Amino acid sequence: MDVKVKICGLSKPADVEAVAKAGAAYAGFVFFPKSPRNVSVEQARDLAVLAPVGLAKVALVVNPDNALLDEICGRVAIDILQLHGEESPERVAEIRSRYGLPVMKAVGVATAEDLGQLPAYERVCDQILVDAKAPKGADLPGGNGLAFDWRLIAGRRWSRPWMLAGGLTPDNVARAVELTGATQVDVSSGVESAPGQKNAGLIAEFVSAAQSAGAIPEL
Ligand SMILES: O=C(O)c1ccccc1N[C@@H]1O[C@H](COP(=O)(O)O)[C@@H](O)[C@H]1O
Repeated sequence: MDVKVKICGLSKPADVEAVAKAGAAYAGFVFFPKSPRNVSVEQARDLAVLAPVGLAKVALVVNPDNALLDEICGRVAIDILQLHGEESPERVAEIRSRYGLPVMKAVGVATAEDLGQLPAYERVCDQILVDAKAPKGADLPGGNGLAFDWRLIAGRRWSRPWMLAGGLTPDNVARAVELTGATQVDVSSGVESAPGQKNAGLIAEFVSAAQSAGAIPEL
């Protein structure tokens, strides 16, 4: 199956190199000071130029104001904005129109009720990112290595491209793809040796496992 992979939370040149070498489609940079993966605008600018053609650079922001977005979009060669906070559909539409970049909106899921918010976001964004809902009081709205019950979205019809996230690892990504039908997956903590420390071996294993999902084993 042709599964596109996003590796999120890159902070070093070696991370970009590992992601490109593994054949991922997206490289994510986190602009959120509480995250162990947080990067400055300067760091992201220097990392983004290392990405080869074909590797899309994603800026992950959480309830961003225009000043932060102006700085990121003005100084970093970003291809996609990932909104990972409580941005309303109106704010998503405003950001999309103001910056002229594709917007991926993250929606946290824990129960079937959480799926009710999807249509409003599908109307205004370019892609939906379906992530596990962060526990109440968590420091991070994502990047917690938590999965949700994938059966909640199995067989769902989507009106936008979408990506599956939340607690994915090299060991469970193939099963997640097979169960949900996802053609795009996103991972952060599942390819780290410690919080914020990406591991090139795990990145390669993850991409290979995601891309082999659904493949019929050779006899
Ligand atoms: O990775 C982070 O530090 C992060 C911080 C704030 C919001 C989102 C964050 N990461 C995103 O969360 C999901 C799932 O991550 P994980 O694989 O469960 O660790 C993914 O979309 C990351 O882009």
